[in-house]
Amino acid sequence: MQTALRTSLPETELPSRANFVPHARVVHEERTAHTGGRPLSIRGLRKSFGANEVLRGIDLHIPAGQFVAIVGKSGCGKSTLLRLIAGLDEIDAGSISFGGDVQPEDIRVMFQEPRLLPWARVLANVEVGLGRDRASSDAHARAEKALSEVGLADKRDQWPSVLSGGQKQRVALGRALVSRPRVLAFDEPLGALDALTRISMQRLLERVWRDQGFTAILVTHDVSEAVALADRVLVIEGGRIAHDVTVNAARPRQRGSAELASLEGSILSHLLSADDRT
Ligand SMILES: Nc1ncnc2c1ncn2[C@@H]1O[C@H](COP(=O)(O)OP(=O)(O)OP(=O)(O)O)[C@@H](O)[C@H]1O
Repeated sequence: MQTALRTSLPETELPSRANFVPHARVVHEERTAHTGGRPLSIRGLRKSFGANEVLRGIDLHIPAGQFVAIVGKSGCGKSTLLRLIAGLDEIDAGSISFGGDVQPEDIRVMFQEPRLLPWARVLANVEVGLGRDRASSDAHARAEKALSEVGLADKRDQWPSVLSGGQKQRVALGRALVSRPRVLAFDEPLGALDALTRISMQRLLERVWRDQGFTAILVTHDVSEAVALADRVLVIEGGRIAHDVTVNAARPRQRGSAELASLEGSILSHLLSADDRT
């Protein structure tokens, strides 16, 4: 059921987790002040698909506003974890709790494909991210602001078909940002972009995250991207968090610095040694 809903709904129009996954064990803690990101606590999270036990007990606390990257070999369960956090799939056991009520606009997901509506102009595509607030009198102004934040104010009246791949992803980012989410989950958002566009998008992601303070969770295959962007890199192996690596490098990050290269090397060696064991 979730798969069908995922493809039929624009990803930014996510219903609240509690409504979307009726049986998910979501803990609603006391509502906190509406500032910046939300903290996230995961306890004993398990998820299987038939006999395939993908997540076997994830325990994790992410403080509000932290930027976390999730890496691991293909099929280890990175996207599954992200989908559970976003309420797009049902938990088998354990709990995921946010620091307050989870409103539909609080959690957004950005995927590798921009998933723009081809029949709607750029500004209208961004307005989709406002969900039920699309009808509000300031919807245009909010969408225009989000478009400016991603550097595409001049494309507001264009059709998606005339945009480059990088520009489409910027529109998708604007659509994700327009509701001022507290948690923004990225599933390989830059995976289809060329190397230069990818670096410029990484800088944009870092800038909007620093400006807005949301909690960021990035699934990526690219370990250099993980250490360039994240405060913390989690390595998933055997259905659990096998390594939890803090990245203390100053921001904005100097890509290619010895510090990041050394961290990248050590995370890659974890991943490769995991590969040797399988
Ligand atoms: N809806 C589903 N039904 C059945 N199996 C699934 C489903 N979604 C994921 N899986 C399986 O769960 C495992 C983890 O998949 P997931 O997509 O989370 O891995 P991943 O680490 O994100 O992989 P990749 O890096 O290749 O994108 C895989 O074995 C996959 O086949």
